[in-house]
Amino acid sequence: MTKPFLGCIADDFTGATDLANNLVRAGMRVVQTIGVPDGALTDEADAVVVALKSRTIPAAEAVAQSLDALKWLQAAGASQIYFKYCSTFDSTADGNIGPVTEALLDALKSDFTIACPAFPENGRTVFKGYLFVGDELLHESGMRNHPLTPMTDSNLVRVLQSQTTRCVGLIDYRTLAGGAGAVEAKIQSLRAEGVAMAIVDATSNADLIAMGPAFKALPLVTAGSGVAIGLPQNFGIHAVGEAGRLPVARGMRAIVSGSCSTATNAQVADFTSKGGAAFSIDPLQLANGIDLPAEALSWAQERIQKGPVLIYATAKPESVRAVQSRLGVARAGEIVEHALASIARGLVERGVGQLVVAGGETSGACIQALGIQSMLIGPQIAPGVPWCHAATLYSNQGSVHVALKSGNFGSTDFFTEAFQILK
Ligand SMILES: Nc1ncnc2c1ncn2[C@@H]1O[C@H](COP(=O)(O)OP(=O)(O)OP(=O)(O)O)[C@@H](O)[C@H]1O
Ligand SMILES: O=C(O)[C@@H](O)C(=O)CO
Repeated sequence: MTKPFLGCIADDFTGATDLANNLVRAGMRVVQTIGVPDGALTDEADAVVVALKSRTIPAAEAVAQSLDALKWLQAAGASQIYFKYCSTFDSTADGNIGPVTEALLDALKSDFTIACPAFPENGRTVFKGYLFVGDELLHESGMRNHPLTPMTDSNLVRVLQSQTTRCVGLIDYRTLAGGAGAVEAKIQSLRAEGVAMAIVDATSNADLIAMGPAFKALPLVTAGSGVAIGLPQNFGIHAVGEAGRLPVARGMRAIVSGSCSTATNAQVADFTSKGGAAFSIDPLQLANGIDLPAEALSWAQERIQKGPVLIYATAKPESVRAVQSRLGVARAGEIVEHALASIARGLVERGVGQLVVAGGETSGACIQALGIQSMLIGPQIAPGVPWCHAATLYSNQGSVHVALKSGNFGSTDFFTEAFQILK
């Protein structure tokens, strides 16, 4: 490993590839691992992203897993730690952003960090501490209906404060206008006031690049993937704009979707309205013991030679609520994730070599079911979503191309556009 390097801990798998994608585009060589690796890495890298599935697990477990990742990254020589969470600040009343941040600060013996989910290329901007998703405030966006982490407050100072005993402050757009020097001075004055975490405003890539130098001395940075574009300059690295090439893609094409976001609902509707072959998974049938994965795989077998097939549990908020009221939130999520993961594995076993997965939790389950341990980052399909290449024992080719799409990312025709990029 090249030292020093940026050590990243991502709280879900789509978020990890999103971060890796931004770092690669900003010029870094990045290795993404699935979970904490067993041993040392041999690849040369400027950043390592450890992908966890810790966003919605109990806070104590998220803390423990994040501390494990930290220990591994420190042992490997990371000089700065980046805790990556969602650009929509996805969290529950118990965390996990606050508790994990607190634990990482303690372990790093640091008294201050920033928190900034801004990702302007995907419409996530922060102004006076309020998070906007496109033109809407977070709590007015589709995120208010998220199956696991409904976001009902757009004021991030308030949201983060409710998850931590430390004092939360704000570095707003007026400070930012003064450049990195002004941000550094503000960090010093907030520290002196006893503030341990500060939400940072950002509405453009220019803001993110300008503020980067102000974070150089922080042992811990916490953010969405946007802040990543301003950090490589601190390591003497400058943007190349191009990711490395992946091996030629082979095999059949499929999409597995468990995201119920507004964007994914539109992508599913677009794919089916254009005649794409699609199979819907009903969580209540799964709960009744019906073997929908077997049905879906046998359905796919007949169609997949002709083009990409879509297998989805994606549903509208009313339908998700109805399912959750029958099964409970956690059980509904689990049985759907379990079914989609076994479908993803079954598809790869049957010759799928190009797989799109929609949804962070869903991606985590599918990647784990495929036994994938690390991924190479390739070309970007849409902001925050690259194609990746990974070894898996479940493919007779030994590897698979995967694209892990965050719930709200990608244009309406993402499910067809994605495969064009690999041609
Ligand atoms: N029809 C459904 N009813 C209830 N729960 C569902 C249904 N379909 C999917 N789910 C569950 O909803 C959750 C969706 O979360 P997931 O992280 O996969 O998507 P997302 O939140 O849109 O994506 P991201 O985290 O990348 O923004 C999963 O736990 C999934 O199993
Ligand atoms: O930051 C985002 O929005 C994504 O990378 C993500 O984390 C969605 O799960």
